[in-house]
Amino acid sequence: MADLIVNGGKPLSGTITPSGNKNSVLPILCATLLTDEPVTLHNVPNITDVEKLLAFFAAQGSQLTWDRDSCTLTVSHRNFDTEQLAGELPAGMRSSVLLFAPILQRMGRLRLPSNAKGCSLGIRELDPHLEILEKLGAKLSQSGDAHTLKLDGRFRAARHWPDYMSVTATENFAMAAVLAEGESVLINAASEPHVQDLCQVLVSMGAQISGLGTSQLVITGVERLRGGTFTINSDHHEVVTFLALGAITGGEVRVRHSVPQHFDLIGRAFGKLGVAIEHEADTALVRARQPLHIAAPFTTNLLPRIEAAPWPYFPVDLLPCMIALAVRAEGTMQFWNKVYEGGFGWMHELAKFGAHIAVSDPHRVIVFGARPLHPTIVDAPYIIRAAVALYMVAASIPGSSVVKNADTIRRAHPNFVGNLRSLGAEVEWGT
Ligand SMILES: CC(=O)N[C@H]1[C@@H](OP(=O)(O)OP(=O)(O)OC[C@H]2O[C@@H](n3ccc(=O)[nH]c3=O)[C@H](O)[C@@H]2O)O[C@H](CO)[C@@H](O)[C@@H]1O
Ligand SMILES: C=C(OP(=O)(O)O)C(=O)O
Repeated sequence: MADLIVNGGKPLSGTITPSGNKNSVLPILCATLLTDEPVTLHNVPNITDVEKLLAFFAAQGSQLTWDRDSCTLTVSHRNFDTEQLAGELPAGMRSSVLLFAPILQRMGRLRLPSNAKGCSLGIRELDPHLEILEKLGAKLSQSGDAHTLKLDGRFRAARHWPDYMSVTATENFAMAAVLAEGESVLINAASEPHVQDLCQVLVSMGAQISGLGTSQLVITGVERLRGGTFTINSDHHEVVTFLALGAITGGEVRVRHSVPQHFDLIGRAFGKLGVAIEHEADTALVRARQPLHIAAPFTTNLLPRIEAAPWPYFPVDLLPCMIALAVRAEGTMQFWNKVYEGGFGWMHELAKFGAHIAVSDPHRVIVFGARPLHPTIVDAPYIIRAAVALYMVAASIPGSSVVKNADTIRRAHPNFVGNLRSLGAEVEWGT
């Protein structure tokens, strides 16, 4: 495990080019299993989740060429061993569940992995995935502790309306339905930018999908998909992370290749903390020295609030960055994580800096901002942006702090420390 050694208190200023979105590249890589033709991907981030997935492909016999400098990857699964899996699916990353539909398409069977959990944000249930795959024709069986999914021939089209909008379950539905016999409909579909990215790539591979970006997907199965060349879109999580770092340290930060259309609500959330985000074409920017201040709502007896839920709500993965800003802002703010029951288990780490946060229940906390803070040593949970948020607070306090076990950041943000240093940060990896 690696720690971030921080000398904080300096404004971070400069320009960042964000990497490709982890939550786009991983499902798209899984979708490459749906064709025997080669697929070339540009803007592939050099992150540990991608490394794990590629190691799995290589062990199965797939051919890979990854030029990390140019961020270009070519993959061909023509020699993928369809008889047996060489090992377990990659562990410690949620995207392993995204192999379920493509592996069933290729191999007709899959033993369920014991660890497809990802971050420790919550329980990360498998039920919505199993419901979808069974609805589309797979059969689940149990022998001792082992659970196996089997698919006889092709998936078969179905209409499905799950309990909630799940990102990866929607992606599994899409990857199963694109090659299924007939027309499938998913109501209550997730529509995050990365779900749209996957669907757009599937369409470019020859899939027939309508309703992209909405809560209802209609998919007409086709006989086969083709390969092609695609570019992974920029990571909006990384765009927001670096804007928030500028805001918390009082520096001016510009982030290229942002999508302004993603920012209406995210920009309003920054605005509630006194931070104006501007857009110059596809560059998002935060100006220097904006006083962090939480605006009181017009309605009395209400706390100012940022609430996170499935898109187009505020993204749950970005809530920690807003919490870090609130810790440094004048005023009081409530945060409401409508998705995960484990998203706030690290509040006691913020308290080590001197922050005052009341945990109301597993889904809600109240931050009492602008308390006097001091540098310290904190322990990051296995939650990517919680580690980032702990770094944000450390970077805003003059003096030496350590964020222990912060290498979970490498799951999504390549060159995190290099980017910070280019903004003038004094920070390094240590052990
Ligand atoms: C690889 C990947 O893409 N991971 C993302 C994906 O994970 P993932 O697809 O696992 O997340 P889901 O959308 O399934 O939601 C996670 C959990 O939240 C709970 N839940 C969710 C929605 C809801 O309306 N009600 C509810 O209770 C469920 O327990 C569910 O298991 O989406 C999450 C939510 O945006 C993100 O944090 C993860 O970064
Ligand atoms: C929660 C995340 O990832 P995963 O779903 O893989 O745990 C994340 O990217 O913040």
